[in-house]
Amino acid sequence: MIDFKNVSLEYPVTRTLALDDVSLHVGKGEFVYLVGHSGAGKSSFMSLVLKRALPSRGEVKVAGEPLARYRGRRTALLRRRMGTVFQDNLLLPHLNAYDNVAFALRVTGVPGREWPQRVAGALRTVGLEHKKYALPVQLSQGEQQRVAIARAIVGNPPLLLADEPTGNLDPDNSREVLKVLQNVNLRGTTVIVATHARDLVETFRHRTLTLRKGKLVRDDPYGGYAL
Ligand SMILES: Nc1ncnc2c1ncn2[C@@H]1O[C@H](COP(=O)(O)OP(=O)(O)OP(=O)(O)O)[C@@H](O)[C@H]1O
Repeated sequence: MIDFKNVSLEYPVTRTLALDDVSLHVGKGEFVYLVGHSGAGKSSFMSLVLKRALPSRGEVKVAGEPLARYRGRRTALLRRRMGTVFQDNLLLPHLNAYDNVAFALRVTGVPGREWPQRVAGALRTVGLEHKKYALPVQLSQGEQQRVAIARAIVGNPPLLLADEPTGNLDPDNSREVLKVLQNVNLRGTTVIVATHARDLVETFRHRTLTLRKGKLVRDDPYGGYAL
């Protein structure tokens, strides 16, 4: 699903080497954590996969195709095919849970007649079908994050990128969100989670990639948090 071959990313203005000669492969259907201290390069990794940043050296492939070959409209389509969840989930405050999720279908041109079934399915996956009429302000932080996950998966993306998805959550909500991400993975979506949450990485074990100052220093198939 994702291949990095000798990838480096240097931000031009500050000349910061955010990723330094990283090579890795993430297969279809994997669940992978990306850990590392602040500034280690986790978000830069996500930016490269989304083609929001271009490698200074090396090659990034997604689904077997070099991202360098994607141009213009195809890049936009590629991004739409990936689900993303971030620390600040940015739900639209005036829309209820159902409409926030449906919004993702609207912007990708899915016909309206398909929305009810697909939105219901996504809300069911995150355990929030009963809250579909609730506005974000009427939901807990954890529930809001689960709606954001529903919005990210309603288009059935083959890949879900989650950057600090539990960053704003207490331990109970964090575990709920992690379980939801695992369920999404069990349905076939490849999931990458960048996180500082040591307890989650150690409780829910999955392959763990560790970055240190832009270098991939550890690739542990059995997981564990060792910075
Ligand atoms: N747009 C940018 N321009 C210049 N430098 C940047 C930019 N974005 C990130 N950096 C730098 O690149 C390095 C890697 O940053 P990155 O955000 O990828 O780390 P991170 O592991 O996600 O950190 P955190 O856990 O704090 O989110 C850091 O030194 C950071 O200051």
